[in-house]
Amino acid sequence: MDLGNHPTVESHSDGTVLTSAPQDTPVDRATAAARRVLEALLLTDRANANLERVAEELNGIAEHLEQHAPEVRERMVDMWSGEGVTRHDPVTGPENAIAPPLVLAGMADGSVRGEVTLTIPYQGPPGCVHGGVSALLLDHTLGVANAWAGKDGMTAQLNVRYHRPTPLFRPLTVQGRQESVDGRKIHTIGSITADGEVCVSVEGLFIDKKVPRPR
Ligand SMILES: CCCCCCCCCCCCCC(=O)SCCNC(=O)CCNC(=O)[C@H](O)C(C)(C)COP(=O)(O)OP(=O)(O)OC[C@H]1O[C@@H](n2cnc3c(N)ncnc32)[C@H](O)[C@@H]1OP(=O)(O)O
Repeated sequence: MDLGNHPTVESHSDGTVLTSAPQDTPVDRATAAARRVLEALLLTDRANANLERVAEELNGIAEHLEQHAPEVRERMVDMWSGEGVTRHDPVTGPENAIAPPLVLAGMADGSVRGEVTLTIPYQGPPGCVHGGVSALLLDHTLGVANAWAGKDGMTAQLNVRYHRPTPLFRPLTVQGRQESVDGRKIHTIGSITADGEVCVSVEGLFIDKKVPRPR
């Protein structure tokens, strides 16, 4: 991935926020509303919520948005404009309704960390976070940890160990840290903890390779 210029542990101070802050803009407000709809659809009373009308109204909104969509290529250039963090990714992106979104900060010790509480859309086992969602959050967090450390790449391997079920509705701490660099190979580790107990830990192998941003 081509991350361009971005903050690193060398250049920035402890606690630097590395993800895009939600803004008081129409797109962020619309995305937050869509996120709310995702959750409300899962929670609503199937029998009494007039879902026929809901489907009609949501399709109307989708049609309106599609009518105003430029060519995908053009949007891609726009979404990858600038450098460093993006606003569209599925983990931290304020403009992506499937992102929780996770906010990550870089620490002076080289790690990155954030807190997030996941709810019903991320459920796997009853009341617990889906294992694939945990892997998604950690893959991205390790990517950000590599960027913060100053050497990043693409995920070649992600070894995920699920120690105990990861609870929904409780604050989770997600962290990552680059362990070592050996030529193009980058070794990075991370974890998700709840109430101080490790639920998931990962070891990632990243290879220094850039996919250029569309321009
Ligand atoms: C501060 C914040 C800023 C902004 C932050 C935004 C962060 C965003 C974070 C987003 C995060 C999201 C992240 C994502 O979602 S990344 C998306 C998911 N990952 C991919 O799609 C990667 C797909 N695979 C590839 O593109 C290539 O296979 C890669 C790039 C991995 C290597 O292909 P390449 O042709 O370049 O490499 P090479 O063949 O010359 O090999 C080089 C060396 O590597 C060794 N090797 C290779 N593969 C493996 C393997 N699987 N296991 C073990 N070893 C492997 C190989 O043996 C050799 O070693 P040696 O023989 O030299 O000893």
